Amino acid sequence: MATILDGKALSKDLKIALADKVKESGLSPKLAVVFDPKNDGSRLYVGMKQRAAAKVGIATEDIAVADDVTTEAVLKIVADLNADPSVTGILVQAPLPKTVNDQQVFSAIAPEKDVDGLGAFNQGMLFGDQPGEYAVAATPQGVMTLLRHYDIDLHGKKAVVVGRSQLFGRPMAALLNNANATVTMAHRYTPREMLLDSLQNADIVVVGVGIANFITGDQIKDGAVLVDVGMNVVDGKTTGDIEFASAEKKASFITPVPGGVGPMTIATLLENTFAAALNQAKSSKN
Ligand SMILES: NC(=O)C1=CN([C@@H]2O[C@H](COP(=O)(O)OP(=O)(O)OC[C@H]3O[C@@H](n4cnc5c(N)ncnc54)[C@H](OP(=O)(O)O)[C@@H]3O)[C@@H](O)[C@H]2O)C=CC1
Ligand SMILES: Nc1nc(=O)c2c([nH]1)NC[C@@H]1CN(c3ccc(C(=O)N[C@@H](CCC(=O)O)C(=O)O)cc3)C=[N+]21
Repeated sequence: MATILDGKALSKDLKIALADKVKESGLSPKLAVVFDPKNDGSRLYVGMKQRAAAKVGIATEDIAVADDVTTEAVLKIVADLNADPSVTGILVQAPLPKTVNDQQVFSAIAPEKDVDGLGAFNQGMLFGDQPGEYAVAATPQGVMTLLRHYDIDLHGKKAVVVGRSQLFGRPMAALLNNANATVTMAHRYTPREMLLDSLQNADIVVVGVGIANFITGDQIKDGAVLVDVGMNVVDGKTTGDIEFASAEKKASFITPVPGGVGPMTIATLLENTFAAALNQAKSSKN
């Protein structure tokens, strides 16, 4: 039986510690969130974030965009938020309506306010494993914090990342690579037998594709560490991309869904938002 990687419990502790730090700092961080209200997942996530932010002393401003909004109009919203000194963090929730080029919008966020680290500058820092402080996307960063908390060693291990979005797969692979794992990435066009072959040999599997039961226990190595980023609703219940019942019998560690990666994403986003506010306060003093 696998040990549960309890993201819910760890995120609670992180948020309690963060609330103290925000209070001590005397700062008033504010996170602006640009989102598509027609997207169910986006609406849900915005609501969860808002409540969690309020609890740690971070203000939020949610900006809903219309479903026919243009990239230019969103770039203008971002430019105004960049110029507003009361806004210390900007999050553009993916996906925006199809009329918008998300990547162009991510890269328009001022790097010091880009709390999800999705712009070209911060992603370049991550991919280059550059020294210094910069924001990394909350989901993969949260996964790393969870693995570290359970003392899971990545050095020299074989990792497989399934999914290659800018939000999850690409930064996840970069973080694992920077931690000296050997990383294989899989996506829609990876031949099935190639994916299965990689999974059989993987010490660590991180999956986020958005397909319920995409990975099953018989496909993984005995003792593998399994991290499930997927969020699917099946018969009204939230489930991940890993078939939990069969996988937990073989894994050494496994994240549950809900209660694994999701809460870590939120706690990490709040940590990134506070770090950005702190850096802005420091640089305005100099
Ligand atoms: N828990 C959390 O905090 C978060 C959860 N999520 C969840 O994670 C999942 C992925 O999200 P996100 O990355 O934003 O989604 P995207 O739709 O942007 O990306 C999905 C990825 O899965 C790949 N994929 C799709 N089908 C297959 C397949 N059959 N075999 C292998 N790879 C496949 C796609 O490949 P290709 O690139 O070739 O199209 C793509 O890279 C969703 O369920 C989402 O709800 C997302 C963010 C945070
Ligand atoms: N720029 C950007 N950054 C993101 O990080 C981002 C995004 N866009 N777009 C949408 C996805 C989705 N996402 C989730 C975060 C937390 C939970 C979460 O906390 N889930 C809980 C509850 C789930 C439930 O019960 O419904 C859990 O897993 O326990 C879910 C989903 C972040 N995303």
